[in-house]
Amino acid sequence: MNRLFYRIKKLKQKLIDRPLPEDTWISDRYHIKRVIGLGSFGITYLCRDQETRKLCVVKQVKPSRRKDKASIEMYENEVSIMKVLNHPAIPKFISSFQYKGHLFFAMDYVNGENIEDAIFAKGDRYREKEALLFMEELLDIVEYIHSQGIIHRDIRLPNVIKADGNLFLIDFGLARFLHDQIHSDFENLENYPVEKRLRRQNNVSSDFYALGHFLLYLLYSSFESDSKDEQPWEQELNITNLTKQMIKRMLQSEDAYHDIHELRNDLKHSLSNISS
Ligand SMILES: Nc1ncnc2c1ncn2[C@@H]1O[C@H](COP(=O)(O)OP(=O)(O)OP(=O)(O)O)[C@@H](O)[C@H]1O
Repeated sequence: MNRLFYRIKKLKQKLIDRPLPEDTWISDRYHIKRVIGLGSFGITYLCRDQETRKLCVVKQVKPSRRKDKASIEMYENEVSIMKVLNHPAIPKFISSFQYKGHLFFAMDYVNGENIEDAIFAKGDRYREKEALLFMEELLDIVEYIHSQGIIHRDIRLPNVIKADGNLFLIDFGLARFLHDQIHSDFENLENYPVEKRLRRQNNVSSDFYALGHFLLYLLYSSFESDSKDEQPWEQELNITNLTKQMIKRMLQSEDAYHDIHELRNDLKHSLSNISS
């Protein structure tokens, strides 16, 4: 009986959470072209903004969650962070609004390819120097975010988009203001696995930790081996000791970075070591 009840509940939720169809209007301004994301909290649409005639992205809190306190807080948090950010490599906030009792916000559309697709679907490869140059560009964006007192907490391959040769950072759904003690106290990290805990700490080191993993993914994109035995990354990857040392500090297995300038200096040092 319980199982049946649960199934019906899930089915009802699926029906409630059906995205708005293509070609409909949101709030007389945004014309839906298609759905581009269906996450656990929200629905993401690619739309045409009638005011500017440009493409934009509109995110909606899932209808089944629109009255849920935690989801509303997440929405408000993402909106307040997007409003603060003003950088050419971050989609610009356009508006936030309620329409027919639903919560939405709109931002610029980045027309490009995310790095996950670029590596796994298209087959892009990054050798050490290219990977480090990539990190330098990404670090510029992260430095700007940190300078605004914000940490992203979800820097991953799908959240970085390459468009016209430039990098963009998206998805501030898990971002936090560094001084936001209320959400930090509310969020209990104790039961998370270590990796997730390190990614979600409310300090800049959590973004460096995520960047460390990001860099490893880039480096592994050009990894080739005939060996069946898996080795730790330090042994598998054919990279310089300076880069290895830097990654260890990013991953907090050695003396964690607490300051972006220190990390930037090490990155520069690694790069000049390869170039020469
Ligand atoms: N400004 C943007 N420009 C281009 N694509 C975007 C933009 N914002 C989000 N997207 C794309 O929309 C999809 C969903 O976006 P996003 O990750 O922000 O939503 P989400 O609800 O947090 O989803 P998930 O749970 O998958 O992370 C992703 O494919 C993402 O690449």
